Amino acid sequence: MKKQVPVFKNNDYNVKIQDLTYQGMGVAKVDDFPIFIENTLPGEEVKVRVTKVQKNFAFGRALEWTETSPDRVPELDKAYTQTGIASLQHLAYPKQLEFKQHQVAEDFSKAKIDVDVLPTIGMEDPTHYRNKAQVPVRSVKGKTETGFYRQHSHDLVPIEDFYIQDPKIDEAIIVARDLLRKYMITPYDELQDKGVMRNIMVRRGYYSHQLMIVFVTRTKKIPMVDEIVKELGEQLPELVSIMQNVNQKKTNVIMGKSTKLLWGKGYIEDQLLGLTFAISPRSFYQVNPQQTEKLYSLAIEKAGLTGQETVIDAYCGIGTISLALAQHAQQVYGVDIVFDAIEDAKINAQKNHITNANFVTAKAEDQMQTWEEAGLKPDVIVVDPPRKGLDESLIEAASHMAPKKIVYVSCNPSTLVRDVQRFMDRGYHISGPVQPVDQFPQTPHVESVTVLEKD
Ligand SMILES: C[S@@+](CC[C@H](N)C(=O)[O-])C[C@H]1O[C@@H](n2cnc3c(N)ncnc32)[C@H](O)[C@@H]1O
Repeated sequence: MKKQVPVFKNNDYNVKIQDLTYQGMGVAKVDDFPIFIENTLPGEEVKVRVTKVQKNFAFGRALEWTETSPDRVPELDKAYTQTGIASLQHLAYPKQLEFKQHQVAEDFSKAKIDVDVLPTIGMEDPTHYRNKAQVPVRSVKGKTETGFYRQHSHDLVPIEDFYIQDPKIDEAIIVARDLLRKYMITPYDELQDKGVMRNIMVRRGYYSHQLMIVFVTRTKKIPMVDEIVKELGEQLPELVSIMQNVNQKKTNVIMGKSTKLLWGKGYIEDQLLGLTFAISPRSFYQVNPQQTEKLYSLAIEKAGLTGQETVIDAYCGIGTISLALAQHAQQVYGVDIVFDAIEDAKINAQKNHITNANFVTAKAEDQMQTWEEAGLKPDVIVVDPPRKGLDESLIEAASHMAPKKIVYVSCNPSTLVRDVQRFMDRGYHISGPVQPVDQFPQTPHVESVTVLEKD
């Protein structure tokens, strides 16, 4: 018999928030039927309007609070929640850190893996930390605007102060937006697939202060490009690189395949743990440099190197962890799927006079098998995969190589737990506590370091 859903769209209900989802939404129940509600916290009592009903759950909007949580702090700007750029802005920072610790602990406990999860290492000032922004450029009420999409939509919410980004990046976006307005460069229209400017990407070195702007365009030509480039340089003295990336596809992927230099050099440089890194537009680079130094120091410490070891750094990006490890190991092998990132990694090795690091462009899962077949015997494997975690074939090959230690840097506790379980099935156990590090304050994202050792 079809189950009757107990709530209806556009109806209001008085509910008590019971929990917080991994996405940071409050959960209330009506007759055991969950409603997910933004900007609400456990213990709060709210009147909620149901905005969307699905088979097994609904979404709602809090209209009024009859009881608020002592963990609540004032909301700074609704746009931060609407767009999801800082969807935990209403939760006091120490509680955000607890939420993240709890998140990791709960995922392990659901999988019945007994492990200690330490308190999350947080930031002293958990704002304005991001060293990179990618903002869509759209027409809103006939005006060229930059900002961010309302969650689950492609409606642009104009934003000038992004709260979690380096303020110099916010400033660069406004300067660029105003020049697009001045020279009447048409913003991209997604529905009609028309217009010139799709996105602006800005990166700024935390230590170096070097600034890069990348215009992502639908067209190969940007009208008035020389004037725009000249005025950008005049208004932003930290600029070292202006690039154009052309993306002619109807896609949510931001960057296209072709990138050309408009002015300056094709990369910025920045430092991490005393090493210098070149970072080009399409390469991954950790967005929170202050926390990254803590994260990497921890990963290096946990790797327990003496200078004699062979180490694999899978998903190495531009070689940041690899080169930091190379200073304490005999030989490091890094692999990443992005060609430009590996080119950066090779340049970065040279820049830092590191000769014991070798980098390959490949899928980590393929390369791990290639290394295994070639008889490579790493003492330590470091993995730092994207959110989807490790491919089972990588776990298989890595386990066959039988390293003493695997250091798992994870940005998604649920795939971490799945992968840890797979390593445990192949003769590994968790060694020591799991350490969450807050790379993304004001958002529900959780980063952590786990060490596995051979039984
Ligand atoms: C979370 S980042 C970590 C990068 C680097 N360890 C760092 O801290 O800067 C994940 C990296 O995995 C790479 N990547 C994604 N899928 C991959 C795959 N199948 N094989 C190898 N690398 C992959 C991305 O290009 C990205 O550089």
